[in-house]
Amino acid sequence: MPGVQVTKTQWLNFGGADSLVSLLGRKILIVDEVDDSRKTLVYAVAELLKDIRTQEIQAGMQPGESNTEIGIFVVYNKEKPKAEELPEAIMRNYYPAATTPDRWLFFPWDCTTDISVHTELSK
Ligand SMILES: O=P(O)(O)OC[C@H]1O[C@H](OP(=O)(O)OP(=O)(O)O)[C@H](O)[C@@H]1O
Ligand SMILES: Nc1nc2[nH]cnc2c(=O)[nH]1
Repeated sequence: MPGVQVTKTQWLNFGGADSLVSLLGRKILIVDEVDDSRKTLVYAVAELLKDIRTQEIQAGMQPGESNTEIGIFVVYNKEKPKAEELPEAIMRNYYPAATTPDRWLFFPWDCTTDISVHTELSK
């Protein structure tokens, strides 16, 4: 059910001791199709920051010392009071392609029938 609770079902193996991918010093862009309550983005940023901190410790650095930057791109940002807020430093790199009123957006992949039915309905 949307807007209730974020559940982590998949994640990239960034933080693990066996990870081959270094996040340190990178500019990382999180991409999502819609920012609604903002809970998903806040959760994703928190998880990513945990991985960055883990790698910093593994590299013998202090937290934040790697100057790794996180940015966000969303196709739609719903203009509404958000349930959760992102850190200011991340909002400086927050890029919505479009801002929309607080309405439910119906994406092609939400379609339960054949995509051609969706195309007809959209005409
Ligand atoms: O700002 P929020 O209120 O958190 O909503 C935004 C999230 O909702 C949608 O995911 P959804 O929960 O439908 O999961 P899914 O994309 O994995 O189906 C969308 O992909 C965003 O990640
Ligand atoms: N499909 C869809 N998923 C969402 N998740 C949060 N808001 C929305 C929305 O407007 N449409």
